[in-house]
Amino acid sequence: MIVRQLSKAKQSSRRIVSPDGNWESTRLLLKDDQMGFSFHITTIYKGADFHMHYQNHLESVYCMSGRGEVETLADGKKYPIEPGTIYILDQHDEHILRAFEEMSMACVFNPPLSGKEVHNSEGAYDLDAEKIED
Ligand SMILES: CC(=O)NCC[C@H](N)C(=O)O
Repeated sequence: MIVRQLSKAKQSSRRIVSPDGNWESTRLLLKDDQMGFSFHITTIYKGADFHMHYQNHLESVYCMSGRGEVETLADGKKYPIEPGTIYILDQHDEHILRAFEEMSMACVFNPPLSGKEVHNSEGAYDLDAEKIED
């Protein structure tokens, strides 16, 4: 069994701060753990308004606190996000995420992230990203 603490992980290389200033993510479970998915606790900073398109991954995002919205670009639909909302990008959906307040999210990725991924120019994560050194 593997046991980790968020407070401890936040003080390690598991915490990634996005260079675009929109979010930070502490990656509690990664590819090397061989579970077939990765699990992250992500903070989306207040006022963030940014594009993502996970062409290489499926992602589920559960809101634990804060408020915002997600817009799917294919149809222009906007979905409110509040505590208890989960959005599931089952179609590799191109989307925009907006945080009206700071939001705390639990995120699951399949395939799992290696550790150091940040968004490329298309809003995706590359499949050959560097792994973290614990
Ligand atoms: C909700 C979302 O996709 N935020 C970007 C960060 C991502 N959750 C991650 O942990 O890499």
